[in-house]
Amino acid sequence: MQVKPIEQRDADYLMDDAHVTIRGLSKKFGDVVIYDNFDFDIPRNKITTVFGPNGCGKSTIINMIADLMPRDAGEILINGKPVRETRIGYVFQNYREALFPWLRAIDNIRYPLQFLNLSKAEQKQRVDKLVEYFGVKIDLNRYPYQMSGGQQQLVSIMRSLVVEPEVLFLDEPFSALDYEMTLMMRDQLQKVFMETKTTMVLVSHDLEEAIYLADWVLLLSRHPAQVADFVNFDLPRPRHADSVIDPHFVEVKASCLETFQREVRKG
Ligand SMILES: Nc1ncnc2c1ncn2[C@@H]1O[C@H](COP(=O)(O)OP(=O)(O)OP(=O)(O)O)[C@@H](O)[C@H]1O
Repeated sequence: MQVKPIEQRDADYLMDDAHVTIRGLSKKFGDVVIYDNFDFDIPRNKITTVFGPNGCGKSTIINMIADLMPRDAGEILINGKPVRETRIGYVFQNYREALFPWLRAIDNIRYPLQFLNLSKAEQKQRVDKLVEYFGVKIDLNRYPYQMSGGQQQLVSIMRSLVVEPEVLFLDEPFSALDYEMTLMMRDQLQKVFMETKTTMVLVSHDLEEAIYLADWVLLLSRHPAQVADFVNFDLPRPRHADSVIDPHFVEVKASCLETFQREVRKG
Protein backbone atom coordinates (compact mmCIF):
# COMPACT_ATOMS: atom_id res chain seq x y z
CA MET A 1 0.00 0.00 0.00
CA GLN A 2 1.29 3.44 -0.92
CA VAL A 3 1.37 5.79 2.07
CA LYS A 4 0.07 9.15 0.88
CA PRO A 5 1.52 12.33 2.40
CA ILE A 6 -1.10 14.14 4.44
CA GLU A 7 -1.31 17.19 2.16
CA GLN A 8 -2.78 14.92 -0.55
CA ARG A 9 -5.48 13.56 1.70
CA ASP A 10 -7.98 16.41 2.07
CA ALA A 11 -7.90 16.18 5.85
CA ASP A 12 -9.35 12.67 5.69
CA TYR A 13 -8.67 12.31 9.39
CA LEU A 14 -12.07 13.96 9.81
CA MET A 15 -14.60 11.22 9.12
CA ASP A 16 -18.32 10.54 8.98
CA ASP A 17 -18.59 7.70 11.47
CA ALA A 18 -16.06 8.79 14.07
CA HIS A 19 -16.35 7.39 17.59
CA VAL A 20 -14.70 10.38 19.24
CA THR A 21 -14.89 13.88 17.77
CA ILE A 22 -12.57 16.64 18.92
CA ARG A 23 -13.31 20.18 17.77
CA GLY A 24 -11.56 23.43 18.52
CA LEU A 25 -9.57 21.96 21.39
CA SER A 26 -7.23 24.36 23.15
CA LYS A 27 -4.99 23.80 26.16
CA LYS A 28 -2.21 25.82 27.75
CA PHE A 29 0.04 25.09 30.69
CA GLY A 30 1.10 28.57 31.87
CA ASP A 31 2.26 30.32 28.71
CA VAL A 32 2.95 27.09 26.85
CA VAL A 33 0.32 26.32 24.24
CA ILE A 34 -0.06 22.56 23.91
CA TYR A 35 -3.20 22.53 21.72
CA ASP A 36 -4.59 25.46 19.76
CA ASN A 37 -7.93 24.98 18.04
CA PHE A 38 -7.21 21.31 17.35
CA ASP A 39 -9.67 19.16 15.38
CA PHE A 40 -9.51 15.40 15.14
CA ASP A 41 -11.70 12.31 14.77
CA ILE A 42 -10.97 8.94 16.31
CA PRO A 43 -12.29 6.03 14.25
CA ARG A 44 -14.81 3.57 15.64
CA ASN A 45 -13.89 -0.06 16.39
CA LYS A 46 -10.22 0.54 15.58
CA ILE A 47 -7.00 0.87 17.52
CA THR A 48 -5.58 4.36 17.12
CA THR A 49 -2.10 4.84 18.50
CA VAL A 50 -0.61 8.25 19.28
CA PHE A 51 3.06 8.91 18.64
CA GLY A 52 5.13 12.10 18.49
CA PRO A 53 8.08 14.04 19.85
CA ASN A 54 8.77 14.14 23.56
CA GLY A 55 6.37 16.39 25.43
CA CYS A 56 4.20 17.15 22.38
CA GLY A 57 0.97 16.43 24.25
CA LYS A 58 0.24 12.71 23.77
CA SER A 59 -0.86 12.07 27.36
CA THR A 60 -2.57 15.46 27.55
CA ILE A 61 -4.90 14.65 24.69
CA ILE A 62 -6.09 11.31 26.02
CA ASN A 63 -6.45 12.81 29.49
CA MET A 64 -8.66 15.55 28.08
CA ILE A 65 -10.76 13.10 26.06
CA ALA A 66 -11.17 10.92 29.14
CA ASP A 67 -12.08 14.02 31.16
CA LEU A 68 -9.25 13.49 33.61
CA MET A 69 -7.88 16.93 32.75
CA PRO A 70 -9.82 20.13 32.03
CA ARG A 71 -9.50 21.81 28.65
CA ASP A 72 -9.42 25.56 28.03
CA ALA A 73 -11.75 25.45 25.03
CA GLY A 74 -13.32 23.09 22.55
CA GLU A 75 -15.74 20.20 22.45
CA ILE A 76 -15.05 16.50 22.79
CA LEU A 77 -17.84 13.98 22.20
CA ILE A 78 -17.84 10.19 22.41
CA ASN A 79 -20.52 8.75 20.19
CA GLY A 80 -22.08 12.20 20.09
CA LYS A 81 -22.27 12.46 23.90
CA PRO A 82 -20.14 14.09 26.58
CA VAL A 83 -17.72 11.63 28.15
CA ARG A 84 -19.61 11.69 31.47
CA GLU A 85 -22.55 10.01 29.75
CA THR A 86 -20.44 7.19 28.32
CA ARG A 87 -18.48 4.26 29.73
CA ILE A 88 -14.76 4.45 29.25
CA GLY A 89 -11.77 2.50 30.48
CA TYR A 90 -8.33 3.95 31.24
CA VAL A 91 -5.05 2.15 31.79
CA PHE A 92 -2.34 4.27 33.39
CA GLN A 93 1.35 4.00 32.71
CA ASN A 94 2.13 3.76 36.39
CA TYR A 95 0.27 0.67 37.57
CA ARG A 96 1.84 0.99 41.02
CA GLU A 97 -0.14 4.16 41.66
CA ALA A 98 -3.20 3.07 39.68
CA LEU A 99 -4.26 0.06 41.74
CA PHE A 100 -5.78 0.45 45.20
CA PRO A 101 -3.14 -1.05 47.49
CA TRP A 102 -5.67 -1.88 50.22
CA LEU A 103 -7.78 -4.03 47.89
CA ARG A 104 -7.00 -7.55 46.72
CA ALA A 105 -6.49 -7.91 42.95
CA ILE A 106 -9.94 -9.40 42.49
CA ASP A 107 -11.54 -6.48 44.38
CA ASN A 108 -9.55 -4.00 42.30
CA ILE A 109 -10.99 -5.61 39.17
CA ARG A 110 -14.52 -5.58 40.62
CA TYR A 111 -14.27 -2.01 41.94
CA PRO A 112 -15.74 -0.05 38.97
CA LEU A 113 -18.78 -2.34 38.80
CA GLN A 114 -20.24 -0.76 41.93
CA PHE A 115 -20.93 2.34 39.80
CA LEU A 116 -23.01 0.36 37.32
CA ASN A 117 -26.48 -0.85 38.05
CA LEU A 118 -25.62 -4.54 38.44
CA SER A 119 -26.65 -7.14 41.00
CA LYS A 120 -23.95 -8.90 43.04
CA ALA A 121 -24.48 -12.02 40.92
CA GLU A 122 -24.06 -10.06 37.69
CA GLN A 123 -20.93 -8.44 39.04
CA LYS A 124 -19.47 -11.83 39.90
CA GLN A 125 -20.38 -13.19 36.49
CA ARG A 126 -18.60 -10.27 34.76
CA VAL A 127 -15.44 -10.74 36.78
CA ASP A 128 -15.44 -14.54 36.36
CA LYS A 129 -15.88 -14.18 32.60
CA LEU A 130 -12.94 -11.81 32.36
CA VAL A 131 -10.70 -13.97 34.54
CA GLU A 132 -11.51 -16.99 32.40
CA TYR A 133 -11.00 -15.01 29.22
CA PHE A 134 -7.52 -13.90 30.22
CA GLY A 135 -6.70 -17.40 31.42
CA VAL A 136 -5.33 -15.85 34.59
CA LYS A 137 -3.02 -18.24 36.40
CA ILE A 138 -2.13 -15.86 39.22
CA ASP A 139 -3.81 -15.79 42.61
CA LEU A 140 -6.18 -12.85 42.44
CA ASN A 141 -6.65 -12.94 46.20
CA ARG A 142 -3.25 -11.35 46.56
CA TYR A 143 -2.72 -7.65 47.21
CA PRO A 144 -0.97 -5.58 44.51
CA TYR A 145 2.30 -5.41 46.51
CA GLN A 146 2.46 -9.20 46.41
CA MET A 147 2.40 -9.23 42.60
CA SER A 148 4.99 -8.55 39.89
CA GLY A 149 4.76 -5.40 37.76
CA GLY A 150 3.37 -7.34 34.82
CA GLN A 151 0.76 -9.03 36.99
CA GLN A 152 -0.29 -5.65 38.41
CA GLN A 153 -0.64 -4.15 34.94
CA LEU A 154 -2.69 -7.17 33.88
CA VAL A 155 -5.01 -6.47 36.83
CA SER A 156 -5.20 -2.80 35.74
CA ILE A 157 -6.15 -3.82 32.22
CA MET A 158 -8.79 -6.23 33.51
CA ARG A 159 -10.20 -3.48 35.76
CA SER A 160 -10.48 -1.18 32.74
CA LEU A 161 -12.28 -3.85 30.71
CA VAL A 162 -14.72 -5.10 33.33
CA VAL A 163 -17.11 -2.20 32.64
CA GLU A 164 -17.15 -3.22 28.96
CA PRO A 165 -16.01 0.26 27.92
CA GLU A 166 -17.09 1.97 24.74
CA VAL A 167 -13.61 3.40 24.40
CA LEU A 168 -10.45 2.20 26.12
CA PHE A 169 -7.59 4.66 26.69
CA LEU A 170 -4.11 3.36 27.44
CA ASP A 171 -1.21 5.67 28.31
CA GLU A 172 2.06 3.88 27.63
CA PRO A 173 0.66 0.79 29.33
CA PHE A 174 3.71 -1.43 28.79
CA SER A 175 6.53 1.05 29.34
CA ALA A 176 7.29 -0.15 32.87
CA LEU A 177 7.27 -3.85 31.94
CA ASP A 178 10.12 -6.07 30.83
CA TYR A 179 10.31 -7.15 27.20
CA GLU A 180 8.84 -10.61 27.62
CA MET A 181 5.88 -9.26 29.57
CA THR A 182 5.43 -6.45 27.04
CA LEU A 183 5.13 -8.89 24.14
CA MET A 184 2.69 -11.04 26.08
CA MET A 185 0.52 -8.06 27.08
CA ARG A 186 0.49 -6.64 23.54
CA ASP A 187 -0.84 -9.94 22.29
CA GLN A 188 -3.46 -10.11 25.04
CA LEU A 189 -4.62 -6.63 24.14
CA GLN A 190 -4.75 -7.53 20.47
CA LYS A 191 -6.82 -10.61 21.32
CA VAL A 192 -9.26 -8.51 23.36
CA PHE A 193 -9.54 -6.10 20.47
CA MET A 194 -10.14 -8.81 17.89
CA GLU A 195 -12.94 -10.30 19.97
CA THR A 196 -14.62 -7.14 21.24
CA LYS A 197 -13.70 -4.54 18.58
CA THR A 198 -13.55 -1.98 21.39
CA THR A 199 -12.34 1.38 20.14
CA MET A 200 -8.90 1.91 21.68
CA VAL A 201 -6.59 4.90 21.89
CA LEU A 202 -3.07 4.00 22.96
CA VAL A 203 -0.19 6.38 23.61
CA SER A 204 3.23 4.91 22.95
CA HIS A 205 6.76 6.29 22.90
CA ASP A 206 7.90 3.25 20.89
CA LEU A 207 7.25 3.63 17.16
CA GLU A 208 7.43 -0.09 16.47
CA GLU A 209 4.85 -0.80 19.17
CA ALA A 210 2.65 2.06 17.97
CA ILE A 211 2.52 0.58 14.46
CA TYR A 212 2.33 -3.07 15.54
CA LEU A 213 -0.90 -2.52 17.46
CA ALA A 214 -2.47 0.11 15.26
CA ASP A 215 -5.10 0.34 12.61
CA TRP A 216 -4.25 4.03 12.54
CA VAL A 217 -1.20 5.89 13.82
CA LEU A 218 -1.73 9.53 14.78
CA LEU A 219 1.58 11.34 14.45
CA LEU A 220 1.62 14.61 16.34
CA SER A 221 3.88 17.57 15.73
CA ARG A 222 5.65 19.51 18.46
CA HIS A 223 3.37 21.73 20.51
CA PRO A 224 1.13 23.40 19.72
CA ALA A 225 0.37 19.94 18.47
CA GLN A 226 -0.99 19.45 14.98
CA VAL A 227 -1.70 16.27 13.05
CA ALA A 228 1.66 15.67 11.37
CA ASP A 229 0.20 12.57 9.71
CA PHE A 230 -2.52 9.98 10.23
CA VAL A 231 -1.29 6.71 8.86
CA ASN A 232 -3.33 3.62 8.09
CA PHE A 233 -1.75 0.24 8.89
CA ASP A 234 -3.97 -2.56 7.65
CA LEU A 235 -1.86 -5.67 8.05
CA PRO A 236 -4.32 -8.47 8.93
CA ARG A 237 -4.60 -9.52 12.58
CA PRO A 238 -3.44 -11.35 14.52
CA ARG A 239 -0.09 -9.76 14.09
CA HIS A 240 2.87 -11.56 15.55
CA ALA A 241 6.59 -11.12 16.13
CA ASP A 242 7.35 -11.58 12.41
CA SER A 243 4.95 -8.80 11.43
CA VAL A 244 7.69 -6.24 12.04
CA ILE A 245 9.60 -7.53 9.01
CA ASP A 246 6.58 -7.58 6.73
CA PRO A 247 7.19 -5.16 3.80
CA HIS A 248 4.03 -3.19 4.66
CA PHE A 249 5.22 -2.74 8.25
CA VAL A 250 8.66 -1.64 7.06
CA GLU A 251 7.14 0.83 4.61
CA VAL A 252 4.79 2.37 7.18
CA LYS A 253 7.58 2.57 9.75
CA ALA A 254 9.88 4.36 7.30
CA SER A 255 7.13 6.84 6.48
CA CYS A 256 6.34 7.50 10.17
CA LEU A 257 10.01 7.85 11.01
CA GLU A 258 10.53 10.40 8.26
CA THR A 259 7.59 12.46 9.54
CA PHE A 260 8.80 12.14 13.12
CA GLN A 261 12.33 13.25 12.25
CA ARG A 262 10.99 16.19 10.28
CA GLU A 263 8.93 17.26 13.31
CA VAL A 264 11.84 16.83 15.71
CA ARG A 265 14.11 18.94 13.47
CA LYS A 266 11.54 21.75 13.55
CA GLY A 267 12.04 21.97 17.33
N1 LIG B 1 0.14 19.48 34.80
C1 LIG B 1 1.05 20.10 34.03
N2 LIG B 1 1.53 21.30 34.33
C2 LIG B 1 2.42 21.94 33.55
N3 LIG B 1 2.90 21.42 32.39
C3 LIG B 1 2.46 20.21 32.04
C4 LIG B 1 1.51 19.48 32.83
N4 LIG B 1 1.26 18.29 32.22
C5 LIG B 1 2.01 18.29 31.09
N5 LIG B 1 2.73 19.43 30.99
C6 LIG B 1 3.63 19.78 29.89
O1 LIG B 1 2.87 19.75 28.69
C7 LIG B 1 3.59 19.14 27.64
C8 LIG B 1 2.82 17.94 27.12
O2 LIG B 1 2.79 16.92 28.13
P1 LIG B 1 2.37 15.42 27.82
O3 LIG B 1 2.59 14.64 29.05
O4 LIG B 1 1.02 15.41 27.22
O5 LIG B 1 3.41 15.05 26.71
P2 LIG B 1 3.74 13.64 26.07
O6 LIG B 1 3.77 13.85 24.60
O7 LIG B 1 2.84 12.60 26.61
O8 LIG B 1 5.21 13.48 26.64
P3 LIG B 1 6.20 12.25 26.83
O9 LIG B 1 6.64 11.87 25.47
O10 LIG B 1 7.30 12.88 27.63
O11 LIG B 1 5.44 11.20 27.58
C9 LIG B 1 4.95 18.80 28.20
O12 LIG B 1 5.83 19.82 27.85
C10 LIG B 1 4.72 18.75 29.70
O13 LIG B 1 5.88 19.12 30.38
